[in-house]
Amino acid sequence: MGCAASKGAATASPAYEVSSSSYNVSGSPSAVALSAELVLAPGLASIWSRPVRLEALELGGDEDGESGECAGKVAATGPGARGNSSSGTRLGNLYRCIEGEQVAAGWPAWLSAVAAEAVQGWVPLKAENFEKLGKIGQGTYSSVFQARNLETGRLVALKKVRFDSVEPESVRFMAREIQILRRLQRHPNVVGLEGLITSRSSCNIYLVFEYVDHDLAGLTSAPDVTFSEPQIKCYMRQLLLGLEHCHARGVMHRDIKCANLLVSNDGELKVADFGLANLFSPAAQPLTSRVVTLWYRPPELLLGATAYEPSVDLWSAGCVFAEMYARRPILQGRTEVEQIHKIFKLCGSPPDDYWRGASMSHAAVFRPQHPYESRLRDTFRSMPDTTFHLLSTLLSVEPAARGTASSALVSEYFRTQPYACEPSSLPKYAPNKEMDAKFREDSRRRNNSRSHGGGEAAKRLSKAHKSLQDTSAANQRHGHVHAEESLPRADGAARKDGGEASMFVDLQPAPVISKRHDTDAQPCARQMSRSYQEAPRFAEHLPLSGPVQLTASTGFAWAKKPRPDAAKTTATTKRSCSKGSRTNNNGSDPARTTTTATSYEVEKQEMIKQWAQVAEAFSTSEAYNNRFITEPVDVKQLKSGKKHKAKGERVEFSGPLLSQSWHVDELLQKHEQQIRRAGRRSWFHKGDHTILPLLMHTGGNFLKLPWLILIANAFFLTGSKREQH
Ligand SMILES: Nc1ncnc2c1ncn2[C@@H]1O[C@H](COP(=O)(O)OP(=O)(O)OP(=O)(O)O)[C@@H](O)[C@H]1O
Repeated sequence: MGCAASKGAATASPAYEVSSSSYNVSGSPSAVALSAELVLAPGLASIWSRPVRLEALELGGDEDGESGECAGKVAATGPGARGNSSSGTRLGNLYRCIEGEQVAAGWPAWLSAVAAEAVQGWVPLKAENFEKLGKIGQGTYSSVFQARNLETGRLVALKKVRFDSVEPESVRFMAREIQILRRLQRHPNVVGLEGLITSRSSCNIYLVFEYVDHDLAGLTSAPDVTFSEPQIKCYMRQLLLGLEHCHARGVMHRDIKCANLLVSNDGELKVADFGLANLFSPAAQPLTSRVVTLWYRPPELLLGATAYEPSVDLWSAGCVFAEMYARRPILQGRTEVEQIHKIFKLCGSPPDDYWRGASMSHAAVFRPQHPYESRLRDTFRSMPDTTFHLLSTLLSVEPAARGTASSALVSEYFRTQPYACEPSSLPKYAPNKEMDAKFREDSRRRNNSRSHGGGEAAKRLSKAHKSLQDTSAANQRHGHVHAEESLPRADGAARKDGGEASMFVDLQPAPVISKRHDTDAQPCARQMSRSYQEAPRFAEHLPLSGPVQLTASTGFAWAKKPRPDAAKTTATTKRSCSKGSRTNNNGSDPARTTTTATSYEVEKQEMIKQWAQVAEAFSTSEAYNNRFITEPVDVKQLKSGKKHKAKGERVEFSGPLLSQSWHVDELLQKHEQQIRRAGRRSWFHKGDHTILPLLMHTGGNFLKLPWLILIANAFFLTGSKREQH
């Protein structure tokens, strides 16, 4: 057994081969085999060999860390005690020892205690090696920042995931994203995870990703970005390649949407955000149906399916495909009820036998009284046949009809002209993200409400605007200009966006934005693209940095010569290692130590193999998952700085509605009524804030009261009108 560092510096080789053939709809590769490969893959070590050396030195690893303190501990409680102790105790001890090893390496105890497998073989990166530049993304579960690695100069994205470090389920849920990302490294169409920043004393963790300039949500909604057919084909091809890779590795993404598809300046599309991803296998335990952002959620999940396959991602891919033509999400339901209704109206309702065989909890509730015909062709009426064929396949209400990512990749669509362009030939855009899109949407609303005289709403939005501008300014300081600085172009004429692509679509017209901004925007946009070209592109020409990747057989290199601050290791470490340390210091028989350390290694490998059965571990996270309903992020709420809400808390009415056995039409009617009522309530509420202080201000002067009542009425009437609007 040698030092982790020395092993880490093995010859470079790709971590994974992309295998497209191993996935088919009915079967999936063995999760166990895949996971074992994940944890043990020696190739990974080589990719990040440089930091391995650095970190291992700092942590006091030595070349022959064979007789580490924990090895002694195993000698005492592991194999040596084999005859007397139950295998459960032995495993427990072993687990604690690995845990101790990880804590000594710098991982916090709360993480090692419940999700040691997620960080096995890695060493945390240090916060002080990164300079935070500005916020670039805000998700429901996380905030994403742009940062610079001070050692390499490379830009990275730091994702700070929200979780509760004292709640094991919450930690496991967060760790699942890490584990799945590690399983999927390294593929050109999957975002690269470069490491994790945390420390023993920290309750936080940052996922360090390669920095990618754009996401598809930002690009599709940018007024000055147009997509040509070859370009859409190029993005679709890359999305399907990324999905093919995930599915071949046994992973369903379960949150495919434009905001989670990053696009690099070299035109590479990368699937990101594996926070809701999970493994699939035929014998899997029931899965939660409360995944996938509502607008991209397939019908079977809306109907409550708990046994489903990667075809859920293909539905979402279909939504993304259509969105690239339509330039906005095509199915924008506000609740699950409305979402399924919109799906049936666009894609048609499924045939009778679908409902007969369905084992979906809400199927009876959602089954429409009258079948709906598909309107997909009318909606995308001028779309070429081959394009439409792929779109309608992906947007099949029946999951089995969607095919697979591999079958989509060999469809006629990709074999007919115009062919997909090369990623490198794609235009270079100004940085453009979902956040920019939200900003544009906010300013559009702000302008709308200004023109409607809505004072309060406008004030709230301008607060949000200001916070975004602060971030934007920070980005600009670092040579990056936010697209949000280009005000929306957007009257009908100016927005000839989409060019040939958008004319296929017959959806509702895009909201019109005041012409005043159009004139403002032009010089601003020009300036933006100029400064962007001038801005340095840090990501290129710089060496790859990476997390500290250690081989599975790390031994006790860290434990033997702990860093000075390692003296303060947690109780767990002390518990695990103190005995062993005594054994060694007392000069125990080296031969015996070597034997026991070897058996420790054998047992540890066994343990790691067990970890490989992540599917089982993930099923608990699945229950945790169930607490969330994924809905489009309420950006106002997030910006208001309130404690984050679980996805979907906005959907006030879907819960109670689902529990009653009404048919969909009645449900929709009821639902509409509730929304109207809520709207009215909120107006009364606003009235309270505005009118009551006024009333109090009269100081009981009842002569003024009739006037106030008149004002209140006028106010309420304006509110009702706006609500109708
Ligand atoms: N590697 C990256 N490089 C650049 N930007 C990124 C990167 N990763 C994420 N982002 C930005 O941050 C946003 C949010 O990230 P992500 O989707 O991973 O978080 P999340 O909390 O899971 O979001 P959501 O709740 O919307 O699914 C993305 O839409 C993207 O704009």
